[in-house]
Amino acid sequence: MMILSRLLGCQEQLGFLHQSKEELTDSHPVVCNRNILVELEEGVGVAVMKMKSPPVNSLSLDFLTEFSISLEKLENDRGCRGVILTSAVPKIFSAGLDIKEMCGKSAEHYAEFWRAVQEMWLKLYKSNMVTIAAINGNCPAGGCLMAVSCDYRIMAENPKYSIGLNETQLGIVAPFWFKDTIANTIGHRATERSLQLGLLYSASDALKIGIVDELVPEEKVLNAAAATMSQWLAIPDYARQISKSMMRKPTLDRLLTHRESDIQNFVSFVTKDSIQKSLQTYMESLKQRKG
Ligand SMILES: CCCCC/C=C\C/C=C\C=C\CC(=O)SCCNC(=O)CCNC(=O)[C@H](O)C(C)(C)COP(=O)(O)OP(=O)(O)OC[C@H]1O[C@@H](n2cnc3c(N)ncnc32)[C@H](O)[C@@H]1OP(=O)(O)O
Repeated sequence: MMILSRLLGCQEQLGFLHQSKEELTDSHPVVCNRNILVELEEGVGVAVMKMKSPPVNSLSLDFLTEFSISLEKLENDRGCRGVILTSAVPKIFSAGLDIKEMCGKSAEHYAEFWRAVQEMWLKLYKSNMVTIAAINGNCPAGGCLMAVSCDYRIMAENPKYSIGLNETQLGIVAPFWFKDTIANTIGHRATERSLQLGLLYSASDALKIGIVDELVPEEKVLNAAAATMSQWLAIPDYARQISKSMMRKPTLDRLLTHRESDIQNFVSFVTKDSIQKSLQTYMESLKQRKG
């Protein structure tokens, strides 16, 4: 019930009611949501989802709810066959889960938050559409999870940007489905090293290890994503979708089977004093780094 009311509440915030005439053209209907801009190019059947939640596109409960609703709308739109996921915030793809959602809140809040994280991943990982991440900035932790849940990743070749699952550096543990998703991308051994050490890879190392598929100059990331999209869309949908599902279903089923216990694990993990302390210390270190 709480989730339903949040979804309904969010649908109003989503701004479907606030679209101006300038934002709606025949060829590029744009939906300006609070955290995500969705632009559907109808003739081509491709939507661009631009995350725009400054300063760092952190994945808050509101953001995740909006993301899942937006993706579901595209999924149900027969005119949309592909999605390019990118960022409208300079230098940042996404800073991952919003740490503020995991600090000093109630057990009920943590459970609701974690369900929204699961939902985002389930929707993205099982999408029937072709999904391409156009990674135009830093991409740690939950940001990396989003990217590796797509079918293909193109990253800006900027030495300042990094990508990876750095959870252990915060004193927390990537859950099994984060681990499965990255292992499906880079293999078991590379995942073991990557997860234990909480490695963040430079763009060039990310290409070498296979977290990303291609590097291009920053200003070409979106064009390169569009070019790759047209190659993938040249394959008949039905055959491609069944192949995707064959590869991903066991991983999806594992979370679906253990969804409630995964939420309980998260809540009991994150409510530990030691974990709260680690997260608070990490947040403070982020603030101090600035100064
Ligand atoms: C055994 C059982 C296991 C069960 C499972 C249990 C647990 C699993 C739990 C959790 C899994 C979590 C996955 C995650 O995603 S955790 C999030 C990890 N993210 C990070 O480590 C990234 C942190 N951020 C950065 O490194 C930098 O901010 C970044 C490189 C992205 C950008 O740098 P920049 O210099 O541009 O910006 P900053 O000045 O650092 O930040 C601006 C502003 O934003 C705040 N902020 C940054 N990241 C986050 C975040 N993830 N959440 C919330 N807030 C964030 C930062 O503090 C600054 O705020 P302010 O000082 O301006 O107020």
